[in-house]
Amino acid sequence: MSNITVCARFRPLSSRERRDYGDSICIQRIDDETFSLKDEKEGDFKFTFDRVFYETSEQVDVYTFLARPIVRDAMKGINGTIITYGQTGAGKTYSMEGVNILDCDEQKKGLLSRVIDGFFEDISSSGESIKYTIKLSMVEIYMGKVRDLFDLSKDNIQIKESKSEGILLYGVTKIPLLDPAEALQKLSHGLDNRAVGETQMNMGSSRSHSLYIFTIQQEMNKDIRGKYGKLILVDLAGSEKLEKTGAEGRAFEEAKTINKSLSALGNVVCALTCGPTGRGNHIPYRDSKLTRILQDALGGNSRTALLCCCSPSPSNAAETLSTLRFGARAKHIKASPNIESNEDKHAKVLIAPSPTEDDSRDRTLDKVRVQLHAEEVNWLQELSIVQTTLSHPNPAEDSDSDSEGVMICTIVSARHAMEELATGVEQLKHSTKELRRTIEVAERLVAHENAVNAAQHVCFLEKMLNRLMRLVAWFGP
Ligand SMILES: Nc1ncnc2c1ncn2[C@@H]1O[C@H](COP(=O)(O)OP(=O)(O)OP(=O)(O)O)[C@@H](O)[C@H]1O
Repeated sequence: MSNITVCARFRPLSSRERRDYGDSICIQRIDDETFSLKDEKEGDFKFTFDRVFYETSEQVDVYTFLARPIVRDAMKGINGTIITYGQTGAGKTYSMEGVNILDCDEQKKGLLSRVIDGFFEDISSSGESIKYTIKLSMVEIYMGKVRDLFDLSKDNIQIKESKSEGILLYGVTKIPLLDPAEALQKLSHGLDNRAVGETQMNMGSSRSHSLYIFTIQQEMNKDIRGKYGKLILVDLAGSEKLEKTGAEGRAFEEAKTINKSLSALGNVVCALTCGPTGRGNHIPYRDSKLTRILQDALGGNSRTALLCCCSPSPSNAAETLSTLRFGARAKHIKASPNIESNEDKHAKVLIAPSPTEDDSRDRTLDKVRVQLHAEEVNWLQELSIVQTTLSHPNPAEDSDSDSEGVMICTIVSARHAMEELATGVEQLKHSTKELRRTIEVAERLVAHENAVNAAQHVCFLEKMLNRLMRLVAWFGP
């Protein structure tokens, strides 16, 4: 069990900070891991993190240290999460996206572009025996709702928990990525749909938490099981002191919602690191959409890295101190990424669910995974989640937002899935007929010569037929 990786990053002073405070800064470098911070009111503090990126550090340094190992692991089927955290205007989006996702010189490219490059680098060096499929979903949590940035009609996506996939966003759009250039176009399209506003600290401030979810599906040759990895990049909205920024109206409501979800995140980190260990310790993941989505990243099967973005200006020393304290506390969180779980089933959820119908469904899925292609397994998993939704349409975590919209969205998605189910069952029936015909041919062979070979053939085909019939029966009429 390892701790999550926590780094601090200080951006250069902004022109406004220079104008008001000259060149003075509130931090003093000690080495690559340690620095001291001076706050006029609270005094001097020394912080040590896995790595500190000072004002002159480059984007590539952040990627290489913080993200590259996680990208590599995601390609091997180990889940990963990279989070940027900090006050508004502290450099979270700069670290994540760079200056401009499509038109950015090499030096300024942010984590997102570099992560995509990393995926495709690993694919090209992996040889032909493994086939990878990478898909991207983009959502934002805005005013307490999860919106699909690739399909704005999905403006209140539900969060579900499946034993096989862990925490998932039900019905979210997943776009396949075929090459880096195309992937950046897709990203740029999603980014254009985000909620952006203006704060006193930042002209183009993110007013929502943005999540970039990459799923990496491996298909190996017939004898080896493929793996499934998930890498989530999270660009959190910035916290701000309402009295300091003087936000009003909508901006005030947005800031309040952002601060509330960040407090919920703080509470989860606190419960994970301060409370008693063991089952008795309640972790309040369900207090916000943000913490619910990050449940796997914070308390489960994921390699997680946190980049604490800070201003070095004395005018923001209090906010910087608060960001660094959050990072220091998060450093104590233990993570236990597990590759095995992503071979047999998708992400593992550490909170042990009570034995339910999910268990038998997962066992069935495990069995069929050995025989079917990855696409088909994904399709079956989607169906199993639909089944859960239909049997338990209103789980506790979503009860705070059980508006009509959610119900309508669920019904429409369920109908769509039922249509897919019907098509799937038809396909299975068709395959069953084909197999029957082949068995008849094989039986005729048995009647003639070559009896031993043909009998084996029949035996194998009969097994396949039984399996298909069980699947048909399992999915209903
Ligand atoms: N390391 C850096 N080097 C150069 N400029 C930076 C750096 N970090 C941030 N900046 C600049 O500082 C400004 C604010 O940064 P950014 O938008 O990334 O803040 P943020 O933390 O995402 O804020 P918000 O939470 O309000 O969205 C931008 O103009 C950005 O280009």
